Amino acid sequence: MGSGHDHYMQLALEEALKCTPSPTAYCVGCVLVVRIQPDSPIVLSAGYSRELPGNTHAEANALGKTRSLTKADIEAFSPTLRGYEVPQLLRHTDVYTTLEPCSIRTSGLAPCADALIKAGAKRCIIGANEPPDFVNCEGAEKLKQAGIEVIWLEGFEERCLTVARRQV
Ligand SMILES: Nc1nc(O)c(N)c(N[C@@H]2O[C@H](COP(=O)(O)O)[C@@H](O)[C@H]2O)n1
Repeated sequence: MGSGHDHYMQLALEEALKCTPSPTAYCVGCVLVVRIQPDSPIVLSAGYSRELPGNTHAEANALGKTRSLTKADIEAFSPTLRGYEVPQLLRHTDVYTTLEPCSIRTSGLAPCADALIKAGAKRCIIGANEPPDFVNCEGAEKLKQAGIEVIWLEGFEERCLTVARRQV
């Protein structure tokens, strides 16, 4: 059985396509996948840039949606998740994001890399590194230093960047 990374990155790309384009920001998609049982991954939530009100980022939106899950929501995903609370789930969660999580925000809001570290995410699978169009992003390095495994997924870079920069 493969890692399934391509499938979940494809879902993240579909999230990114839901973004309202902006000339001053990227269109990013994110999917959170919990692997309590490694062979039975479960999608906890997904998010995209500016989905929630304000200048919100994909990763933060997906995290926020996971934090809103009730015990009943969690059990409805699978009986194997019965009894798990969100903070525990997040420590077994893989983050699929079409663009490297931000380490600095021009708005001064909290960076996504910090939020993922605080949540204790297990791995971060990234479709493309952030080009230096807006800021010098060091999100992947920050995650690695905090002990989060970073996987640069091959074969997605061009698609992720095209979607990130789209203007229509
Ligand atoms: N990883 C990621 N996810 C998103 O949803 C994003 N919109 C971005 N954009 C990056 O965030 C920084 C800009 O910060 P502000 O939103 O202006 O505060 C900059 O690094 C963008 O490229 N990244």
